[in-house]
Amino acid sequence: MVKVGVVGVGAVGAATVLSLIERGGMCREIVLVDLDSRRAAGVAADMRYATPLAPTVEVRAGGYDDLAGAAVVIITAGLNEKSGGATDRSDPEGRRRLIGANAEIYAGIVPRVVAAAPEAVLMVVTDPPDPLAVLTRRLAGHDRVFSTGTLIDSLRFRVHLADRLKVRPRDVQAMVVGEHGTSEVLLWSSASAGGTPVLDLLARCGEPVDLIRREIEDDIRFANITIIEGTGASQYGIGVVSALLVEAVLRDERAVLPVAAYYPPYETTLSLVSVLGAGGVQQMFEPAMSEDERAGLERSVVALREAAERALAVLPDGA
Ligand SMILES: NC(=O)c1ccc[n+]([C@@H]2O[C@H](COP(=O)([O-])OP(=O)(O)OC[C@H]3O[C@@H](n4cnc5c(N)ncnc54)[C@H](O)[C@@H]3O)[C@@H](O)[C@H]2O)c1
Repeated sequence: MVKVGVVGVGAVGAATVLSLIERGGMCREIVLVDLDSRRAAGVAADMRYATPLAPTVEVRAGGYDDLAGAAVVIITAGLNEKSGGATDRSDPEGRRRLIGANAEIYAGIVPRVVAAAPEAVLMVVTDPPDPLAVLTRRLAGHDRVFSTGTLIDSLRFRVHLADRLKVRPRDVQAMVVGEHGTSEVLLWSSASAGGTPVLDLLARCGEPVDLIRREIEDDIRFANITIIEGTGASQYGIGVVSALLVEAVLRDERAVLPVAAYYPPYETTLSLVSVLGAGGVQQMFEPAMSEDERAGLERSVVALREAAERALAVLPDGA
Protein backbone atom coordinates (compact mmCIF):
# COMPACT_ATOMS: atom_id res chain seq x y z
CA MET A 1 0.00 0.00 0.00
CA VAL A 2 1.71 3.18 -1.16
CA LYS A 3 1.76 5.83 1.53
CA VAL A 4 2.63 9.52 1.18
CA GLY A 5 3.21 11.79 4.18
CA VAL A 6 2.69 15.54 4.31
CA VAL A 7 4.30 17.44 7.19
CA GLY A 8 2.85 20.93 7.41
CA VAL A 9 -0.79 21.15 6.42
CA GLY A 10 -1.18 24.89 5.95
CA ALA A 11 -2.11 26.51 2.65
CA VAL A 12 0.53 24.67 0.60
CA GLY A 13 0.13 21.34 2.36
CA ALA A 14 -3.64 21.36 1.87
CA ALA A 15 -3.38 22.36 -1.80
CA THR A 16 -0.86 19.56 -2.32
CA VAL A 17 -3.15 16.96 -0.76
CA LEU A 18 -6.03 18.08 -2.93
CA SER A 19 -3.86 17.77 -6.04
CA LEU A 20 -2.67 14.32 -4.95
CA ILE A 21 -6.28 13.20 -4.57
CA GLU A 22 -7.34 14.71 -7.88
CA ARG A 23 -4.42 13.30 -9.87
CA GLY A 24 -5.54 9.99 -8.43
CA GLY A 25 -4.38 6.45 -8.22
CA MET A 26 -0.74 7.03 -7.36
CA CYS A 27 -0.98 6.42 -3.61
CA ARG A 28 -3.37 4.51 -1.36
CA GLU A 29 -2.88 6.49 1.83
CA ILE A 30 -2.01 10.11 2.66
CA VAL A 31 -1.00 10.95 6.23
CA LEU A 32 -1.14 14.57 7.39
CA VAL A 33 1.10 15.77 10.23
CA ASP A 34 1.08 19.29 11.63
CA LEU A 35 2.19 21.00 14.83
CA ASP A 36 -1.42 22.13 14.99
CA SER A 37 -3.01 18.67 15.20
CA ARG A 38 -6.52 20.12 15.09
CA ARG A 39 -5.74 21.73 11.76
CA ALA A 40 -4.36 18.43 10.38
CA ALA A 41 -7.50 16.63 11.58
CA GLY A 42 -9.75 19.28 10.05
CA VAL A 43 -8.02 19.20 6.66
CA ALA A 44 -8.05 15.39 6.66
CA ALA A 45 -11.76 15.31 7.46
CA ASP A 46 -12.55 17.87 4.76
CA MET A 47 -10.53 16.00 2.11
CA ARG A 48 -11.92 12.58 3.12
CA TYR A 49 -15.39 13.63 2.13
CA ALA A 50 -14.17 14.04 -1.45
CA THR A 51 -12.58 10.60 -1.62
CA PRO A 52 -15.72 8.67 -2.65
CA LEU A 53 -15.44 10.60 -5.92
CA ALA A 54 -11.73 9.92 -6.36
CA PRO A 55 -9.68 6.81 -7.15
CA THR A 56 -9.20 4.85 -3.93
CA VAL A 57 -7.25 6.85 -1.42
CA GLU A 58 -7.47 7.26 2.34
CA VAL A 59 -6.61 10.59 3.94
CA ARG A 60 -5.97 10.80 7.67
CA ALA A 61 -4.23 12.95 10.24
CA GLY A 62 -1.52 11.39 12.34
CA GLY A 63 1.71 11.76 14.23
CA TYR A 64 5.26 11.09 13.07
CA ASP A 65 4.93 7.37 13.87
CA ASP A 66 2.14 7.17 11.31
CA LEU A 67 4.64 8.04 8.59
CA ALA A 68 6.16 4.53 8.95
CA GLY A 69 6.48 2.94 5.55
CA ALA A 70 5.85 6.16 3.59
CA ALA A 71 7.42 6.13 0.14
CA VAL A 72 7.57 9.94 -0.04
CA VAL A 73 7.29 12.58 2.67
CA ILE A 74 6.53 16.12 1.54
CA ILE A 75 7.61 18.85 3.98
CA THR A 76 5.79 22.17 3.74
CA ALA A 77 5.96 23.15 7.42
CA GLY A 78 7.21 26.60 8.36
CA LEU A 79 6.77 30.30 7.88
CA ASN A 80 5.72 31.62 4.50
CA GLU A 81 6.77 34.94 2.99
CA LYS A 82 3.90 36.79 4.64
CA SER A 83 4.28 35.41 8.16
CA GLY A 84 8.08 35.59 7.89
CA GLY A 85 8.26 39.17 6.60
CA ALA A 86 9.75 38.41 3.17
CA THR A 87 7.44 40.38 0.90
CA ASP A 88 9.67 43.35 0.02
CA ARG A 89 10.39 43.32 -3.73
CA SER A 90 13.51 45.45 -3.24
CA ASP A 91 15.06 43.01 -0.75
CA PRO A 92 17.74 40.96 -2.55
CA GLU A 93 17.48 38.30 0.19
CA GLY A 94 13.87 37.46 -0.76
CA ARG A 95 12.86 34.05 0.59
CA ARG A 96 16.31 33.64 2.19
CA ARG A 97 14.92 35.86 5.02
CA LEU A 98 13.09 32.73 6.20
CA ILE A 99 16.20 30.58 6.63
CA GLY A 100 16.74 31.07 10.37
CA ALA A 101 13.18 30.33 11.47
CA ASN A 102 12.52 27.53 9.00
CA ALA A 103 15.89 25.81 9.52
CA GLU A 104 15.05 25.62 13.25
CA ILE A 105 11.71 24.05 12.38
CA TYR A 106 13.40 21.55 10.04
CA ALA A 107 15.94 20.61 12.71
CA GLY A 108 12.96 19.54 14.82
CA ILE A 109 11.03 17.78 12.04
CA VAL A 110 13.50 15.91 9.82
CA PRO A 111 15.00 13.56 12.47
CA ARG A 112 11.47 12.52 13.46
CA VAL A 113 10.47 11.89 9.84
CA VAL A 114 13.63 9.87 9.19
CA ALA A 115 13.21 7.85 12.38
CA ALA A 116 9.68 6.89 11.32
CA ALA A 117 10.27 6.51 7.58
CA PRO A 118 13.97 5.78 6.97
CA GLU A 119 13.36 4.64 3.38
CA ALA A 120 11.24 7.62 2.30
CA VAL A 121 12.19 10.10 -0.38
CA LEU A 122 12.01 13.58 1.20
CA MET A 123 10.65 16.47 -0.84
CA VAL A 124 11.32 19.96 0.53
CA VAL A 125 8.78 22.65 -0.31
CA THR A 126 9.24 25.11 2.56
CA ASP A 127 11.10 28.31 1.65
CA PRO A 128 13.89 28.70 0.93
CA PRO A 129 13.70 25.14 -0.41
CA ASP A 130 17.23 24.68 -1.72
CA PRO A 131 19.18 25.57 1.48
CA LEU A 132 16.60 23.64 3.50
CA ALA A 133 17.21 20.63 1.26
CA VAL A 134 20.93 20.89 2.12
CA LEU A 135 20.00 20.84 5.80
CA THR A 136 17.53 17.98 5.26
CA ARG A 137 20.14 15.89 3.42
CA ARG A 138 22.56 16.43 6.29
CA LEU A 139 19.98 15.58 8.95
CA ALA A 140 18.68 12.57 7.04
CA GLY A 141 22.12 11.19 6.25
CA HIS A 142 21.04 10.03 2.80
CA ASP A 143 20.69 11.38 -0.73
CA ARG A 144 16.98 10.78 -1.34
CA VAL A 145 16.28 14.46 -0.81
CA PHE A 146 15.21 17.03 -3.37
CA SER A 147 13.38 20.34 -3.43
CA THR A 148 10.67 21.58 -5.76
CA GLY A 149 13.32 24.05 -6.93
CA THR A 150 12.63 26.15 -9.99
CA LEU A 151 9.93 24.01 -11.59
CA ILE A 152 7.27 26.50 -10.44
CA ASP A 153 9.39 29.40 -11.76
CA SER A 154 9.81 27.59 -15.08
CA LEU A 155 6.04 27.17 -15.38
CA ARG A 156 5.58 30.88 -14.62
CA PHE A 157 8.16 31.66 -17.32
CA ARG A 158 6.21 29.57 -19.83
CA VAL A 159 2.92 31.25 -18.90
CA HIS A 160 4.29 34.79 -19.30
CA LEU A 161 6.03 33.94 -22.57
CA ALA A 162 2.85 32.35 -23.88
CA ASP A 163 0.90 35.51 -23.00
CA ARG A 164 3.26 37.63 -25.09
CA LEU A 165 3.36 35.14 -27.96
CA LYS A 166 -0.41 34.58 -27.82
CA VAL A 167 -0.01 30.79 -27.77
CA ARG A 168 -0.86 28.16 -25.16
CA PRO A 169 1.73 27.71 -22.38
CA ARG A 170 1.94 23.95 -22.97
CA ASP A 171 3.66 24.65 -26.30
CA VAL A 172 6.34 26.94 -24.88
CA GLN A 173 9.56 25.33 -23.66
CA ALA A 174 11.48 27.43 -21.16
CA MET A 175 13.43 26.84 -18.00
CA VAL A 176 14.66 28.65 -14.93
CA VAL A 177 17.71 27.23 -13.11
CA GLY A 178 19.72 27.99 -9.97
CA GLU A 179 17.96 29.21 -6.85
CA HIS A 180 14.21 29.22 -6.27
CA GLY A 181 14.60 32.86 -5.27
CA THR A 182 15.98 36.21 -6.25
CA SER A 183 19.19 34.90 -7.88
CA GLU A 184 17.36 32.49 -10.20
CA VAL A 185 18.43 32.43 -13.85
CA LEU A 186 15.96 32.50 -16.72
CA LEU A 187 17.35 30.62 -19.70
CA TRP A 188 16.26 32.92 -22.50
CA SER A 189 18.82 31.52 -24.93
CA SER A 190 17.13 28.10 -25.07
CA ALA A 191 13.48 29.14 -24.61
CA SER A 192 11.48 28.12 -27.65
CA ALA A 193 8.06 27.57 -29.15
CA GLY A 194 7.58 25.23 -32.09
CA GLY A 195 11.34 24.74 -32.27
CA THR A 196 11.85 28.49 -32.79
CA PRO A 197 13.78 30.65 -30.28
CA VAL A 198 11.34 32.83 -28.32
CA LEU A 199 13.71 35.77 -28.67
CA ASP A 200 13.17 35.62 -32.44
CA LEU A 201 9.42 35.34 -31.98
CA LEU A 202 9.30 38.23 -29.47
CA ALA A 203 11.25 40.43 -31.90
CA ARG A 204 8.15 40.30 -34.12
CA CYS A 205 5.83 41.58 -31.36
CA GLY A 206 6.56 45.22 -32.09
CA GLU A 207 7.82 46.09 -28.59
CA PRO A 208 11.52 46.33 -27.66
CA VAL A 209 12.65 42.82 -26.67
CA ASP A 210 14.77 44.15 -23.78
CA LEU A 211 11.71 45.77 -22.24
CA ILE A 212 9.64 42.60 -22.62
CA ARG A 213 12.46 40.61 -21.03
CA ARG A 214 12.70 42.94 -18.03
CA GLU A 215 8.94 42.86 -17.51
CA ILE A 216 8.77 39.06 -17.73
CA GLU A 217 11.77 38.64 -15.40
CA ASP A 218 10.08 40.85 -12.79
CA ASP A 219 6.76 39.02 -13.17
CA ILE A 220 8.49 35.71 -12.45
CA ARG A 221 10.93 36.82 -9.76
CA PHE A 222 8.14 38.45 -7.75
CA ALA A 223 5.23 36.18 -8.69
CA ASN A 224 5.11 34.85 -5.12
CA ILE A 225 4.72 38.36 -3.70
CA THR A 226 2.05 39.31 -6.23
CA ILE A 227 0.08 36.20 -5.26
CA ILE A 228 0.58 36.77 -1.53
CA GLU A 229 -0.62 40.36 -1.80
CA GLY A 230 -3.86 38.95 -3.15
CA THR A 231 -4.39 35.76 -1.16
CA GLY A 232 -1.88 35.63 1.72
CA ALA A 233 -0.19 32.49 0.41
CA SER A 234 1.10 31.12 -2.87
CA GLN A 235 -0.42 27.64 -2.78
CA TYR A 236 -2.35 26.32 -5.79
CA GLY A 237 0.42 26.28 -8.41
CA ILE A 238 2.89 24.71 -5.98
CA GLY A 239 0.24 22.20 -4.91
CA VAL A 240 -0.10 20.94 -8.49
CA VAL A 241 3.69 20.93 -8.92
CA SER A 242 4.22 18.98 -5.70
CA ALA A 243 1.70 16.30 -6.64
CA LEU A 244 3.25 15.94 -10.09
CA LEU A 245 6.71 15.48 -8.55
CA VAL A 246 5.47 12.85 -6.10
CA GLU A 247 3.91 11.01 -9.03
CA ALA A 248 7.21 11.09 -10.94
CA VAL A 249 8.95 9.47 -7.95
CA LEU A 250 6.28 6.85 -7.21
CA ARG A 251 6.04 5.81 -10.86
CA ASP A 252 9.78 6.00 -11.51
CA GLU A 253 8.97 8.25 -14.45
CA ARG A 254 12.52 9.55 -15.01
CA ALA A 255 10.90 12.88 -15.79
CA VAL A 256 13.26 15.61 -16.98
CA LEU A 257 12.48 18.66 -14.86
CA PRO A 258 14.19 21.64 -13.23
CA VAL A 259 14.06 20.52 -9.60
CA ALA A 260 16.86 20.89 -7.07
CA ALA A 261 19.13 18.24 -5.62
CA TYR A 262 22.67 18.17 -4.30
CA TYR A 263 25.06 18.63 -7.23
CA PRO A 264 28.61 17.66 -6.25
CA PRO A 265 30.45 19.88 -8.79
CA TYR A 266 28.93 22.98 -7.12
CA GLU A 267 28.87 21.45 -3.62
CA THR A 268 25.34 22.66 -3.02
CA THR A 269 21.70 22.00 -3.85
CA LEU A 270 20.32 23.86 -6.85
CA SER A 271 18.05 23.35 -9.82
CA LEU A 272 19.60 22.24 -13.08
CA VAL A 273 18.14 19.68 -15.45
CA SER A 274 17.23 16.80 -13.17
CA VAL A 275 15.92 13.33 -13.90
CA LEU A 276 13.29 12.46 -11.31
CA GLY A 277 12.15 8.92 -10.59
CA ALA A 278 12.43 6.18 -7.96
CA GLY A 279 14.65 7.32 -5.12
CA GLY A 280 14.39 11.00 -6.11
CA VAL A 281 16.78 12.77 -8.48
CA GLN A 282 18.71 10.11 -10.38
CA GLN A 283 20.84 12.31 -12.67
CA MET A 284 21.55 16.01 -13.14
CA PHE A 285 23.12 17.90 -15.97
CA GLU A 286 23.77 21.47 -16.96
CA PRO A 287 21.68 22.72 -19.87
CA ALA A 288 23.10 24.82 -22.70
CA MET A 289 23.58 28.41 -21.50
CA SER A 290 24.78 31.70 -22.90
CA GLU A 291 27.79 33.35 -21.24
CA ASP A 292 25.54 35.76 -19.34
CA GLU A 293 23.35 32.93 -18.13
CA ARG A 294 26.37 30.95 -16.96
CA ALA A 295 27.67 33.98 -15.07
CA GLY A 296 24.21 34.34 -13.50
CA LEU A 297 24.24 30.68 -12.48
CA GLU A 298 27.64 31.12 -10.85
CA ARG A 299 26.28 34.07 -8.83
CA SER A 300 23.28 31.97 -7.85
CA VAL A 301 25.59 29.17 -6.67
CA VAL A 302 27.48 31.64 -4.46
CA ALA A 303 24.21 32.89 -2.92
CA LEU A 304 22.98 29.32 -2.40
CA ARG A 305 26.21 28.13 -0.78
CA GLU A 306 26.11 31.04 1.64
CA ALA A 307 22.42 30.39 2.37
CA ALA A 308 23.12 26.69 2.97
CA GLU A 309 25.79 27.61 5.54
CA ARG A 310 23.19 29.68 7.37
CA ALA A 311 20.74 26.77 7.34
CA LEU A 312 23.41 24.34 8.61
CA ALA A 313 24.26 26.76 11.43
CA VAL A 314 21.23 25.45 13.36
CA LEU A 315 23.00 22.12 13.84
CA PRO A 316 24.76 21.67 17.18
CA ASP A 317 28.19 21.38 15.55
CA GLY A 318 27.33 24.29 13.23
CA ALA A 319 28.13 22.29 10.10
N1 LIG B 1 8.85 25.86 -2.87
C1 LIG B 1 7.94 26.68 -3.36
O1 LIG B 1 7.91 26.93 -4.56
C2 LIG B 1 6.91 27.27 -2.42
C3 LIG B 1 5.73 27.84 -2.93
C4 LIG B 1 4.80 28.37 -2.03
C5 LIG B 1 5.08 28.36 -0.67
N2 LIG B 1 6.25 27.81 -0.22
C6 LIG B 1 6.58 27.75 1.20
O2 LIG B 1 5.84 26.68 1.82
C7 LIG B 1 5.80 26.92 3.23
C8 LIG B 1 4.37 26.77 3.72
O3 LIG B 1 3.60 27.84 3.28
P1 LIG B 1 2.07 27.98 3.67
O4 LIG B 1 1.55 29.15 2.91
O5 LIG B 1 1.41 26.67 3.56
O6 LIG B 1 2.21 28.39 5.22
P2 LIG B 1 1.09 28.19 6.33
O7 LIG B 1 1.44 29.11 7.44
O8 LIG B 1 -0.26 28.24 5.72
O9 LIG B 1 1.33 26.68 6.81
C9 LIG B 1 2.47 26.27 7.50
C10 LIG B 1 2.07 25.07 8.35
O10 LIG B 1 3.26 24.57 8.97
C11 LIG B 1 2.87 24.15 10.27
N3 LIG B 1 4.06 24.06 11.12
C12 LIG B 1 4.81 25.09 11.59
N4 LIG B 1 5.80 24.59 12.37
C13 LIG B 1 5.67 23.24 12.36
C14 LIG B 1 6.39 22.18 12.97
N5 LIG B 1 7.44 22.42 13.75
N6 LIG B 1 5.98 20.93 12.76
C15 LIG B 1 4.89 20.66 11.99
N7 LIG B 1 4.17 21.63 11.39
C16 LIG B 1 4.55 22.90 11.58
C17 LIG B 1 1.89 25.20 10.73
O11 LIG B 1 1.10 24.75 11.82
C18 LIG B 1 1.07 25.43 9.46
O12 LIG B 1 -0.06 24.59 9.39
C19 LIG B 1 6.37 28.34 3.42
O13 LIG B 1 7.73 28.26 3.78
C20 LIG B 1 6.21 28.96 2.04
O14 LIG B 1 7.05 30.05 1.85
C21 LIG B 1 7.15 27.27 -1.07
